[in-house]
Amino acid sequence: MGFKGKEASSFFRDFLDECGGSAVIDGGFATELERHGADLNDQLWSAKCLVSSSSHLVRRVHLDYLEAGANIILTASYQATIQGFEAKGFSREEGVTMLRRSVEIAREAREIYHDRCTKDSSDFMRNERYRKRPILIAASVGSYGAYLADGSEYVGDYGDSVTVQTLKDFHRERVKILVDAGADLIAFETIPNKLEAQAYAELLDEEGIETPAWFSFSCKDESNVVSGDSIFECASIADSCRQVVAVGVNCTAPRFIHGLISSVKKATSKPVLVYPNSGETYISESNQWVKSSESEDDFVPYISKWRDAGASLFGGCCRTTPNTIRGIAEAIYGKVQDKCI
Ligand code: MET
Ligand SMILES: [Zn+2]
Repeated sequence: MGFKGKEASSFFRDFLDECGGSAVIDGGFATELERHGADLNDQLWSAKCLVSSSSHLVRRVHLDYLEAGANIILTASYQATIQGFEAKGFSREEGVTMLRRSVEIAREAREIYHDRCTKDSSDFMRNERYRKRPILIAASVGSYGAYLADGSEYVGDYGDSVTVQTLKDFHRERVKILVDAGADLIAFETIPNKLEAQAYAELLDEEGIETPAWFSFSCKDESNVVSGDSIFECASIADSCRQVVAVGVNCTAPRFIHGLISSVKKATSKPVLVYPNSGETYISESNQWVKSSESEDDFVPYISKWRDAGASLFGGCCRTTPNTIRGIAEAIYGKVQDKCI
């Protein structure tokens, strides 16, 4: 499925229709990489695995989420930036190659998955609706705060010296590379403040980017993103951007999601997406996630309530796994077979 020649919004509406109205996003990428043995204690975090010797792990994680029932898989580029790669001693060209590879590896995984499904359909994939579901590759773009690798994507305060222009200049090239590499969508995710949403909207316009995008914010309660800016104002910026086809929240505690869906819906009639984290809190000093008394272990039982509240795309973020995504897919598609092979 391609968006070329179609308006971004009608492309996405068709996709959601094909999914039956609701779609499944994948789950925690870094979490699953670590489960496969990757050591991500690094400034580049999950983007560290884009070096060629680890690309098999990235492909493996994409396949895990496809097998769990995802309609949309996010690339390993969340914390991948030319600036970040250069700071680690890679050349500019190597940085560009790794960004491109993030999209290519996801596309390879989709092909492998489709191939398996076709070959093994008669025995293993009896649920037609699930087997024939559309699958999109969303290029992940993490915030400037993610590049800083100091936890500021959960605080959202970049200081007075960082302006909309700083942020546009920071993101410009990587967004163009990801688009050129053939992503179906751009997932601007874990956006911590209004400033960065504004920068993304202007960037898409200035560069004449036609690839559909979503804006997803990380929030600290039912009505504010982590910086304290209101989700209503943030979602309003997304609403007025032509290329934005869905708006929502990610890497946010499950207990805030219901209220946030209502707040986002007040600002936009675009499809609403939610992919919460496990409800644990990230401690940047120790680089660890800790359970709080309010942590929720499993938000899958809420999916139908969130759907009733008006959301139409559901997945998981940090500390969620293919099990969560399988649960979501079953809530949406009915029983899913374990694997294609
Ligand atoms: C800190 S939010 C991270 C989002 C990214 N897509 C990931 O799952 O790794
Ligand atoms: Zn996350």
